[in-house]
Amino acid sequence: MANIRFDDVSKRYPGKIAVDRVSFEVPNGTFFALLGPSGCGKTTILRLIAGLERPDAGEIAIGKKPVAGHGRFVGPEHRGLGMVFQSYALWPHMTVAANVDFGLAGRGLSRAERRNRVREALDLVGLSAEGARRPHQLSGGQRQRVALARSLAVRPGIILLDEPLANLDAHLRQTMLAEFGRIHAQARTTFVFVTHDQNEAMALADQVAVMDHGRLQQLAPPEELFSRPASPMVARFVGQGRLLAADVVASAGRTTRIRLDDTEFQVEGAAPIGPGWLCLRARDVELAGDGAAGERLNGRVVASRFEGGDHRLTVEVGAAGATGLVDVLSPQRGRIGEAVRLALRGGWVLAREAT
Ligand SMILES: Nc1ncnc2c1ncn2[C@@H]1O[C@H](COP(=O)(O)OP(=O)(O)OP(=O)(O)O)[C@@H](O)[C@H]1O
Repeated sequence: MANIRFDDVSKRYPGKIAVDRVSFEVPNGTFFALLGPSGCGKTTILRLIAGLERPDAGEIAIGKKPVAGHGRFVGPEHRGLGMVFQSYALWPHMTVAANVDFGLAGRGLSRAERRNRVREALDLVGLSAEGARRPHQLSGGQRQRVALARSLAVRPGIILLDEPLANLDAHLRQTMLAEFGRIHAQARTTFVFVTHDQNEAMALADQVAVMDHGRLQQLAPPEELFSRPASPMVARFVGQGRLLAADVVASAGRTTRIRLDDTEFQVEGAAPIGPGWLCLRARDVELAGDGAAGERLNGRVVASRFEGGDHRLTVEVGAAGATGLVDVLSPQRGRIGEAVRLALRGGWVLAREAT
């Protein structure tokens, strides 16, 4: 069952279209990430789901219930949602347990039921031993888990998370990524997670919606976004993809033949014959020895930096007027200006008009 449905939803601010005819469905229990650069409209989508904004056009449904559109509007308090923000929004004078309990006030629950839910939520986030502490006695990651526990205690159908890891240092963020994954699997609630960090989105989400300039560029599982980007923007934004202008000379099913710098290559893709983009990640390219057989791309090293145990060389390929950059990993540092030959091990071809 779809837990959230957007049907052709648009939202304008004066002089700006923040969300532009966006449609998607989020099935129940999904970990759904909204990913994109600053200003692409992802927070506005989260606020539209929450009922903190009204759409100008289109319809939004939560569960089977329309909540916005066609003159209808259900307020945030009646949407059955929990929200977790970047700032933890905890009461400093209350204990951890009281902060979690606070969200349960006014819901007609007995004291025993409230105590039970607080215990269960703190258990779920791994903080059962910290109930009597106050927020200032906790680390940033623990405070964020209290905020999550406060949302979980209400047992909402959907939890909205607005860049919840943004205030944490890199190490803590890694730990919290694993924690969020575990908590989602146990809670079996739909999580909608806003982030501009592709690694966070790719690590956690079942489905990732990539946004750009208010438009939904692609909605797909992380593996598909990475290996079969639907647009040049997705190709560049996800996995540091590089794009080279190429001509598609033959296309059948998932296989294309492209011409690049006077050489033909066979590469996966779904582009018709005509102008195309070849999308390459570092893992799609290999430095080729002089003697080895097969088609090669000639280029010159323009930059080299040490990254993740390898040297990432940026190589300029192509002839004058039609050059492009490609990254390749090498065990050795690259010399700027050095001539290299590259072999393709993968890649993905897109039609060039798909901008
Ligand atoms: N209340 C508002 N009034 C006017 N313009 C707004 C308002 N809220 C957002 N915008 C604009 O709408 C666009 C989308 O904003 P939104 O906050 O959804 O983007 P975002 O992708 O979440 O960005 P960020 O990662 O920087 O938060 C931006 O250009 C923003 O400046």
